[in-house]
Amino acid sequence: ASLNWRYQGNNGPDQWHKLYPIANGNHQSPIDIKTKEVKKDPALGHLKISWNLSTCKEIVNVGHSFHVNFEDKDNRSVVTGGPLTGNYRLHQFHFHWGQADDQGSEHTVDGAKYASELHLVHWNSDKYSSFAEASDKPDGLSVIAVFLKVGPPNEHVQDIVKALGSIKTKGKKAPFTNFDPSTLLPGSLDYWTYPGSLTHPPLFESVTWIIYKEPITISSEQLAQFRSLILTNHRLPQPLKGRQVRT
Ligand SMILES: Cc1cc(C)cc(S(N)(=O)=O)c1
Ligand SMILES: [Zn+2]
Repeated sequence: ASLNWRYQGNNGPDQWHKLYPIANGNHQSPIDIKTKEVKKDPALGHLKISWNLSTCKEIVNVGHSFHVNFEDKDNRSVVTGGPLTGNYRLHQFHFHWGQADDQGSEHTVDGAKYASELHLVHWNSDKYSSFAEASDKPDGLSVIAVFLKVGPPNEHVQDIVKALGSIKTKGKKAPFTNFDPSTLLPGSLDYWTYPGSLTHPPLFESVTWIIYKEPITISSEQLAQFRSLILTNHRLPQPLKGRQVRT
């Protein structure tokens, strides 16, 4: 599909509102997380993640990024608990990065940018029958985000980097099976959560964001491999508009 939006140049993020007016909405993502304004919510429990590596299916070059897609026809890979009501089924994961190592994450923490950000996208399979149906509902989606800081090479990211060689052009896809996304989670499971949106068009305000506080690492060379597909694909933080970030 020829995209009518870009991350750079004429149809860049500042122009997205012309075709997608929700870009100027009240629940847009990403945001800057101001840690002093975060509210402790004792009612928030731990996230319960049960991803089954048998559901990992393929890796696809979608032009502005690459996606690792999961089979989501049953509840083999789900997350529940924390801020969520019911089961959310794992649909795909992808990363965001920048043109240099000093930027690239979408969310920021007290103004600090990480080099990259992993998004594990889930949809509410208790209430809806597909990702597409759930994608524009206020309780439709949940995205688990993990920050990546520059450091030693990440052996699990390396499995993904190796697969990029077979999807060099937009629209190409390759089998990518038996990858366990829980290998991309940090040691500490402390998280922030807030109501937000998809971070590129159609920008639906349908996402319960769950952002782990502790980053994992990625090396400069691995980031350079991401950039060999697309130079940059991160949106800058959007106004909080009175929303509360909880932990
Ligand atoms: C448009 C869009 C689709 C999907 C599945 C995920 C996102 S994000 N970057 O908010 O996780 C955006
Ligand atoms: Zn994303």
